Order: sequence, then structure tokens, then C-alpha cells
Amino acid sequence: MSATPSPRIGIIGTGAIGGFYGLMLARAGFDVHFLLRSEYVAVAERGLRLNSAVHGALTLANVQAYCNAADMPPCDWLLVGAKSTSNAELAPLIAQAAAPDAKVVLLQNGLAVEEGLRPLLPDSLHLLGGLCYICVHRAGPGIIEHQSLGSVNLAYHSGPASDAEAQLAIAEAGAALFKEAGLDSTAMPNLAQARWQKLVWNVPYNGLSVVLNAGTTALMGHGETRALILAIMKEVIQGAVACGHAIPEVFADKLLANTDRMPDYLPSMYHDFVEKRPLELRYIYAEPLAAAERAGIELPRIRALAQQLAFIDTHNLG
Ligand SMILES: NC(=O)C1=CN([C@@H]2O[C@H](COP(=O)(O)OP(=O)(O)OC[C@H]3O[C@@H](n4cnc5c(N)ncnc54)[C@H](OP(=O)(O)O)[C@@H]3O)[C@@H](O)[C@H]2O)C=CC1
Ligand SMILES: CC(C)(CO)C(=O)C(=O)O
Repeated sequence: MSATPSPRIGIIGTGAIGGFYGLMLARAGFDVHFLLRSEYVAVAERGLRLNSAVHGALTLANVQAYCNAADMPPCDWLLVGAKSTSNAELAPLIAQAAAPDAKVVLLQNGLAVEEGLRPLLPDSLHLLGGLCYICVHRAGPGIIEHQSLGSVNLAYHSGPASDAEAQLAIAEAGAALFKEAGLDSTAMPNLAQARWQKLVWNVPYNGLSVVLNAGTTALMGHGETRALILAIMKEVIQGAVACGHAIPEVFADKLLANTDRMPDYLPSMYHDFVEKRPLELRYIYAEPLAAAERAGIELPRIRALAQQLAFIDTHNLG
């Protein structure tokens, strides 16, 4: 009996998230191929370096690095680690790097990211969402700082697997890859539910870190801002519930307590603001607001935050 061949994994966008998960999978023995853009030369020459508060200092010396997706071998799993703002331009690259029945996993924050990308991908590809619970950022070309956490939850969105059992089996196969790399990973039955749940954290902290120019410790240490964070979290929960995804109100208190235990953290949107990159406003703000509106409710605090972020985004881009 022949052993099942190890799947080939492609990383589309090797930044903080793509670099972290790709490096961990490669160190676990998987055949991982990394698509890069601005950091291609640095990574091809010097490899990827991870400074992790959890796993220590790790290096991946001989990185299978590419600056052109057409040069990548056909990959069975494609992990998309680029920002959701570039998904339209990534679609043809994903199709180029994909094996015929590849599983494409969007490791991105927000709601309905898969709905945005799906029409741009071949029907033969499976599409999944991956919710990363982790604090990582880039500290230089090919250098990733990992402050805490690291789990990733996967759920099936669309593609050739039509029944719920087959879809869950694919999400479980994806979770098994991460587990083999020593990371917590769970297959979830409902992607929209999982995405709303993650937004309870990202909607307040990502946006407020930019508007108030502050990390989590300062935000949490200011009484009125802490109350605002809680109120925004509760609005996200109201939106989720209106859309049919039950999240208990105490979930917000639990997230506040978890954030108190985290090291001071600047969300990825803050780094985009500082680096003058487009902010992920469509999927973290506009899509949840639109979904809530369709379900008949208005979320005024989130709307006001999104309006301020839209102003900042417009003036921040060169
Ligand atoms: N950082 C975190 O802790 C967390 C992030 N997330 C989510 O994960 C996603 C990724 O975030 P993060 O890793 O922080 O982002 P980064 O900015 O660190 O990484 C994005 C990477 O994608 C690359 N990229 C973009 N477009 C292309 C392209 N056309 N071809 C090749 N590479 C490309 C960028 O390259 P270049 O340098 O050239 O721009 C960069 O290396 C986001 O949706 C974010 O919300 C979720 C949970 C936690
Ligand atoms: C901070 C954290 C861990 C919240 O879940 C995160 O995953 C993010 O920044 O998106």
C-alpha cells in the first residue's frame, strides 16, 4: 500500500501571516513554495527569519521563493497571506499556482472576502476561509515578529465539494496540516459565523488603533475608550445575530479579558496606515455594515468609525 503523498503548499503573499505559517509548515517538513513581491530578493538570498515569543528564534534558510506565480509548481493548498485589498489582482496568480483541484485558503480578516474572490477563480478550485488568531508583523525584509497566539480555524466556502460532510472533511484536512506544524487548528462548520466571531475583535481594535494612533494597552487603559471598545463589540454581535449567527453578549467581555492578557499589540491595519498602504475597509467594515443593513439594523458606532477610517485612508495614500 503506497503512502499518501505529502501535499505541496503555496503561499500567495509572504508577509507576516504568510511568512509565519509558511515557515512553520516548511519546518514541519512540508514542501512549501513562497510567492513574494518587494521582499523577493532579500528572502531568496537570506531566507525567512521568525522572532517568536512562543517558538523562539527560527530560520528557514533555503526558501523556495518566487516573484512570478507562473514559475511556481502546481500547489495542492494555496494559503493567501496578502491583504484583502489586493484580492482582485491576486486571482490570476492563484489560478496560475493552483493544481487542478487545489484548495485555496484566504487567511484574511473580514466578512465576505470569499464572495469577492469566488467569481474570479476557476470553478474547479475549492475555496476556504482561514481565521488566524495571532499577533505577528513584519520587522524588515523576510523578518517576522511573533508576539503571541497562533491558531487558525478553517471553514469551507465553495467549490466542487457540494455536501456538508465533504466540505467539513476538506476543512479538517487543512486543519491537520497546521496541527502537524504544531499549531492549534479547528475545522469550523460555518464560515460566516466564524468570520463574524473574529470581527468582534477586529472591528473595534483595528480601526481605533488607526484613528487614535494607539496600541491595545493604551486603548484598554483609557476608561472611555475601553467602554467604546465594548460598545462596538456589542454592535458587531448585534450584526451577527441579525444575520442569523448566534454569538452570546458575554463573548465581548471574554475578548476584553483576553486582550488585557495580550502584550501591547498594534493590529495589522495600524501597520498599513503607517506604511501608507490601503486599509482593509471593505471586508472589515463595509461588508459587515451592509450585511447588517440588509438584515434590517443599523450599527451607528461602527458606521462612524468606518466613515473616519475612509477619510484617513483617502488622505493617507500618496
Ligand atoms: N498580522 C496579523 O497579526 C494578522 C493579520 N491578519 C490578516 O491577515 C492578512 C495578511 O496580513 P499581514 O500578514 O499582516 O500583511 P502583510 O502586509 O505583512 O503581508 C502581506 C504580504 O502580501 C504581499 N503581496 C501583496 N500583493 C502581492 C502580490 N501581488 N504578489 C506577491 N505578494 C503580494 C505583500 O508584499 P509587499 O511587501 O510587496 O507588499 C506582503 O508580503 C490580512 O487580511 C490581515 O487582516 C489576521 C490575523 C492576524
Ligand atoms: C489580535 C488577534 C489575535 C485577535 O484575535 C488577531 O488575530 C488579529 O489581529 O486579527
